[in-house]
Amino acid sequence: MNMLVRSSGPSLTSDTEPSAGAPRTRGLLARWLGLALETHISLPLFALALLGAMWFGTLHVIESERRAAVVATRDATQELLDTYEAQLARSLSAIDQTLRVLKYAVEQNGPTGALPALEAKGLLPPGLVFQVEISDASGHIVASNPASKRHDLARTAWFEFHRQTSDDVPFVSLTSLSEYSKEPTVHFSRRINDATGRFSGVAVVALDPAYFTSGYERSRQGDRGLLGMAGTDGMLRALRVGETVSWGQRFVPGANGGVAAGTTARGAPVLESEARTVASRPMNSFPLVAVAGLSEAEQMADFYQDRRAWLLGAGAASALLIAVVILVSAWSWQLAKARRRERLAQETYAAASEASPDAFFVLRTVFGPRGEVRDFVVATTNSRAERFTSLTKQQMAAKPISGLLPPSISQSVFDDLSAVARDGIARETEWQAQTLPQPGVWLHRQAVAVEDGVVVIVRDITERKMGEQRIRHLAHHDDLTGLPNRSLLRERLGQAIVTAAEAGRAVGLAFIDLDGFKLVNDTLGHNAGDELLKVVGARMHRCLRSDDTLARFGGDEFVILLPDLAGDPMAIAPLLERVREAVTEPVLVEGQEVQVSCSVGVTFYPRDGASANALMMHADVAMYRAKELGSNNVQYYVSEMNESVDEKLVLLEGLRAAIDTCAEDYPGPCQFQLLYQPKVDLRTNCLFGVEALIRWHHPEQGLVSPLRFIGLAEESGLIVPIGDWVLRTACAQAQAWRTAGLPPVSVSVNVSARQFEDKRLVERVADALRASSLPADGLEVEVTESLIMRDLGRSIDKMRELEAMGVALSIDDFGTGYSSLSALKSFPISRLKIDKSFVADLADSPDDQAIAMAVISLGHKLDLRVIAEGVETEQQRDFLRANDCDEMQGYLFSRPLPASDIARLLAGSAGDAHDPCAE
Ligand SMILES: Nc1nc2c(ncn2[C@@H]2O[C@H](COP(=O)(O)O[C@H]3[C@@H](O)[C@H](n4cnc5c(=O)[nH]c(N)nc54)O[C@@H]3COP(=O)(O)O)[C@@H](O)[C@H]2O)c(=O)[nH]1
Repeated sequence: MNMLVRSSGPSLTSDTEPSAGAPRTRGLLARWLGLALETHISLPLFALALLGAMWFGTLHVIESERRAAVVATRDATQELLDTYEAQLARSLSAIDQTLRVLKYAVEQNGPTGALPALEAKGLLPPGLVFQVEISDASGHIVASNPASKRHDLARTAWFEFHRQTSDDVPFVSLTSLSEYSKEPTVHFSRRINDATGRFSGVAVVALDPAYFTSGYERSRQGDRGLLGMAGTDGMLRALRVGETVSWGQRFVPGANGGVAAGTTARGAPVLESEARTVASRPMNSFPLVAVAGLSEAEQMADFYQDRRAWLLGAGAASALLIAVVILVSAWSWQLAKARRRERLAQETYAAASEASPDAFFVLRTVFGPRGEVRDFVVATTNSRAERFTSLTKQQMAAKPISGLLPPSISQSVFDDLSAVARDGIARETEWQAQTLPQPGVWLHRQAVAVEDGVVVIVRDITERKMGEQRIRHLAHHDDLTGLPNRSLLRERLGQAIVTAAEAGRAVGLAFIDLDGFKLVNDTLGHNAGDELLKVVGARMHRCLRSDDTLARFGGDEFVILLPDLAGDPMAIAPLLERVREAVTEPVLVEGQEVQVSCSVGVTFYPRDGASANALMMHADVAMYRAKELGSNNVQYYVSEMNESVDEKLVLLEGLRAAIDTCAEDYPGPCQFQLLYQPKVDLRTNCLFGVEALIRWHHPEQGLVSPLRFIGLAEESGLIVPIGDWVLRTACAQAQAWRTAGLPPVSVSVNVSARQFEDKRLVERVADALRASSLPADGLEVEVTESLIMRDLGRSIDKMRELEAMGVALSIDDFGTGYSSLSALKSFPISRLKIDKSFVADLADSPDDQAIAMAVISLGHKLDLRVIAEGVETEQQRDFLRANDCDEMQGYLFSRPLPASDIARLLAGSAGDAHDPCAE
């Protein structure tokens, strides 16, 4: 409901919206823009940008810090190198000084006196740190301090170097394990010349390489920094990493051969395992390079920590942002979905309402100061509403309905809508328009409460109303004559009784049955019968006042209702007499003048009955009495007539109960029984068939003749279930005899008019045969001539269907009807039955003899078998036999017998080779 109110506004005014072309592109752009502005789309995009910026900033900061850390590390390395270089320079200077002093001492004091001379002057370096050695020109160590275990330097690289090189340049050996002390040692040496400048030996200072890295400061260089002293040959003489001192690795300095800050030494495992910033610098006094390095991991630890913090911070912020964006976007998406659904619903509603044949008015309630409904204002409408009101949507928009509605309905509509707005309960109303959209148009209004108003749907229901009127007319009127039918008469009779009861007046009811109508119908056909009914109906109608009702109940039954009779009700007698006379006047139908009369039964309210039912039943009784009295007269009901009605009612109830007793699951005995009357061949005396005849064992009245109840069953329609039972029982019995090994005889079953007209007759016959397994040619259906003539075409069709199944057909009571020879020729029958009324006086009545002979001859001409019924005497039989009648049935041979007696009869006659013949 809310949707209706909210949705209709923009949609229902679609005709004011821009149309095709450029505006459509603009609309599309706007739609895309709108979509982009949707939070669930814009927010993630914004968040993405934010994340990008944040990460860009973070990475930028990290990079800056990294660079700063690298620079700081490099600077620290340079500083370290500066310090180390100074230390190393001092150490090397001390060593070189010692070498020079040694050399000088040798030159002054000779090789052997040099050391004592130095010792004497206090210039001999402490033996704990420096091992000094002096060799002669052949490499023999001539002096050493402390005393050297070695005696010869001839094969050492430095001896060889100095022997070969006349220049006074120092030499630094590779670090090696001392042959004698097994301690790592690095040798510094200088050439000693004699006075003539010839090579006279070598002065050597040997010392532990750790000496050169003792300046390693853990607090400054960490655990993985390095200090090293490498030769210009690229071999490290001493290397300290943390607490570990080593030597002999190859060191490749930076590309420019100087300070190689930032380069990483990868010469040996100890160097390779760590990324370091390394710097080196050549020493002046010796062909050595001072190397200092700092571990990047240690030096940039702070940076790494900061970087982790930055990354963690940015990651956490990103995760938080993403989570928030996801939540908000999901929520926004849901909202957008809901909005989209709503919009779709709105569009659908708008499209539907535009396409609808109904007029839609969405009204907003206008409240007064005390909250009372004061008016309704049009919020929106559809195109149909424009046609209904002859106003455009714009003209109606925002207008109060009080100004739009015709004054004739303004108040009632307002009251109706107010009630809906107040109670929230939808209301529907139908009314006939006096002005808009057209006078006389039937309209249906449905008002439904919505959030802030009422939606009114107005539909043109004129066609439906007309249809209803037509249906009502058809339901209450007779098709043929257009007169009121039974149901309308009952209605009017009920009303007349109520009115009469209030006014203390009487009501007259006359049942009219045409005499001789059946004859006209049967002989001249249905069309003639219909024409007659119309003419007679019109004539009777002309005799009545406008307040009176003439109804047709079907067939040839008419009823006159005379309401509001004042004074002596018998005063209607002349009117009825006029009616009777009008009926008896000749009528020209199908070119023939025919004449019918009528039997009239009359009752009065309140004298003869207080209810419509009682009055109708009593009028019917009186009408039957008129018939019994020879037709063409008027009978007024008297209570004595009712006895036969009561009897009929009792019998009808009994019949209904009897049908129930024959249901398969009924525990007690079936009140109906079938007797079977044998049919014999007049020439051979063979029993070839039986006719099934029903009997009713009434629980109180004993055996009731079919003559008493078949007519009633026919009238009430009960003949259909009864006939069905007869069919099934007869078929089952015929098959039971066959199954018992008795000679096969066909069973014939009487089918009455109502049964024959039953749409399911053929189906019922087929069911009975199927259920019993009796072959179709074991069954014969007997129908009367008059029954076939009721609707010849349809009867023949049905007979053909039965014949096609293999079921035989015979015409019962032949001679009493009016079938023409040409009609008879078209019947798919196999047997004619001469009615017993012609057989009864066969011996004495030449007329009956003539009729019997004519029927026999006619039957034979049509190639039919002829059977005579009601044969009681031998004379009758002899006459029939003499006149070539084929078959007979009657008391002479046998009365109708129970099935067991027929079985005995069949068994007896079958004594010889199953021959069911008897004489
Ligand atoms: N639709 C159905 N009609 C049925 C059924 N069973 C019977 N009927 C019809 O009821 C009418 C009376 O029948 P019923 O009292 O059984 O009388 C039949 C015979 O008993 C009687 N009859 C036979 N032979 C003689 C005779 O020698 N003399 C004599 N006076 N009467 C005799 O004739 C009746 C058979 O008539 P018909 O059917 O015309 O062959 C009667 O009209 C039955 O048709 C039923 O199941 N369904």
